Amino acid sequence: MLSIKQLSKTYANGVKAINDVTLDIPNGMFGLLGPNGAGKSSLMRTIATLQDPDSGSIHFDGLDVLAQPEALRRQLGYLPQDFGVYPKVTAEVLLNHFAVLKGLTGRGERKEAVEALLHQTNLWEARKRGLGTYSGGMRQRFGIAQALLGSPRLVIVDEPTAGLDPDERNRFLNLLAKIGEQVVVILSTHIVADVTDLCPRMALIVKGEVQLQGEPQATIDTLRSKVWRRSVSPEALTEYQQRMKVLHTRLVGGKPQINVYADSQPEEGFIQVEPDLEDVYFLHVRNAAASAAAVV
Ligand SMILES: Nc1ncnc2c1ncn2[C@@H]1O[C@H](COP(=O)(O)OP(=O)(O)OP(=O)(O)O)[C@@H](O)[C@H]1O
Repeated sequence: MLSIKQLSKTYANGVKAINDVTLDIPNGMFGLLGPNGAGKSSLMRTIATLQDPDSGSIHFDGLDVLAQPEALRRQLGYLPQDFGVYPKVTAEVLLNHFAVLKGLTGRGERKEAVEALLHQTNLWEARKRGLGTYSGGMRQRFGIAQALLGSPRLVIVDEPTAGLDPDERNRFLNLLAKIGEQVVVILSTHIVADVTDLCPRMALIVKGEVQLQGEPQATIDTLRSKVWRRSVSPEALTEYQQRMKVLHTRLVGGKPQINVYADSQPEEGFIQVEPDLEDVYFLHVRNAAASAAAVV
C-alpha cells in the first residue's frame, strides 16, 4: 500500500502543482486521471523521489519514502513521460546496460532477467534491432521492460499510451494489467478509456487537487439519471454551452452530439443516457474550472 498524506509542491515560478494531496493506493492498477497540466507528472516524480515536496508525507508498506529515498528506489520501476532511447543501440544491449545500473551484477542472473523481460514485452524477435527503428508502441514496451528490471514492487507509468494506435495501446494495457496482478501500478493518463478499461481504483486530479477517488463504477453511479443527450446544429452549439452544463461534445456523422448534466430533462429533444467515466471526468474538470474562475 502506498499512502500519500497532505502532499504539496509549489515551483519556483509560483505554480502550485500539487495542492494538499492525500491518496491511498492499494495493490493493483491505480489510474491517476487528469487533464494536461493537472500535476500528474509532478506527483509521479515526487513519488519516484526525483523531486522533493514542500510538505506532506509518502509511505510505502511502512517505509518513509521521503526520509529513505534510496530504499524506495530499490523497489521502484519508473517509466517517465519523456522516455528517451539511444536510437542506434539494440534493445538487448540497452536493457542489459540498464540491468547493470539496477544492480543485477551477476552475469547469469542478468542474462536470465533480460531475456525474460524481452519475451514478456513481446520484443524477443526484435531484440537485435536498433531502438530507432521501433514503433511508438514497441518503444513503450521497451520502456516497461526497463521499468520491470529488478522485480519492483511499485511501478509508475506516466502517460504511456498517448500517441499509440489502438492495437499497440491494447497490447500495452494488457501487459500492464498482468503486472498489476502482483504489485502496485500507478498509471497516469489523460485518456479516460485507459482507466475505464484497466483500473479497479482511480483518482481524478485537476489543478493539483484530488477531485475524487474510488472505484470508477461508484463514481459513475453518482451521475445516474442526470446525463442527457441530443444532436444539435453546429451553429447552436455555443448557445447550448452557455445555457446548460454541457459535459462534452462528440461529432457523430459530422453533427455535434452533446451530453448535458441536469437533474431533469433540460428540454424537449433530450434523451436520458447511461453515464460513463467520461461524463464524470468532464463534470469535475468543468466544476474545478468554474470554481477557479469564481476565486479569480
Ligand atoms: N519544473 C517545473 N517548474 C515550473 N513549473 C512546472 C515544472 N514542472 C511542471 N510545472 C507546471 O506545473 C503544472 C503541473 O504540471 P505537470 O507536468 O505536473 O502536469 P501533468 O498533469 O503531468 O500535465 P502534462 O500531461 O501536460 O504533463 C503545470 O502548470 C506545469 O506548467
